[in-house]
Amino acid sequence: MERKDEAEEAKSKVSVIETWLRKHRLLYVGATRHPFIHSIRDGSVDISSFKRWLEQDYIFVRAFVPFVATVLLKAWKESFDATDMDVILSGMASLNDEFAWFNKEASKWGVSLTNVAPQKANLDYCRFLESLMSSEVEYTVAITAFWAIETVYQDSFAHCLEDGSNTPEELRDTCQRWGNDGFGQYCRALQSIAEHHLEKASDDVRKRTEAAVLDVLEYEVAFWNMSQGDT
Ligand SMILES: Cc1ncc(CNC=O)c(N)n1
Repeated sequence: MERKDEAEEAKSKVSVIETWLRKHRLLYVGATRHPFIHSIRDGSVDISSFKRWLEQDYIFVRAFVPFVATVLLKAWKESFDATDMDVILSGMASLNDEFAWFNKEASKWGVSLTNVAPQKANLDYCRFLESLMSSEVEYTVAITAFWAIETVYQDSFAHCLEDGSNTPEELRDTCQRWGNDGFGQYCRALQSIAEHHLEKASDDVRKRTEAAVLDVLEYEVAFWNMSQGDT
């Protein structure tokens, strides 16, 4: 029956992002199950590593905000669906209270966030973000990279909150920041926006989007490596 075949076909159809997550599983696991994340999850994390991560991530988030602003601009220009802008704006809103969170967390650890020198892996990642801000970079590439950046943190820190984890009490707030269900829902909303645009994208845009996602995963691994101390 025609309808049944179509239904079968639709069910078996794997999304573009799902295909990439399977194809690049090793790299994805490397980014979301990094030894630094495992050390938080099993409670063996070296606090000086955590403090280094906190200082560096504050620098990253300051560069991330203008990147998200350009994704919003591209959404306004290239997307006809108002939900795109709503989801991106909600992401910007959470970034707004993220700075307050960093300042509170920094004072809790006696860490100063002013005049911290960005380390190489951080500079490289921020330069990559800047490259995505160019008007030459299509919305599909930018929104999918945005999804990947958020999802790595959501997946990593949610892992530290799962049953069986031994995350120290004083680090749970950090894990909750990105590991909470609300952030998970937000990442899924970003993924469905990215999927929607990837379905309609040309092969060329898809290829460049896949390359950008791989870049994000590699920069995230380098960022965790830097946090752990092997810059
Ligand atoms: C290195 C890195 N990647 C992703 C995130 C999560 N996005 C915004 O907070 C982050 N804070 N830092």
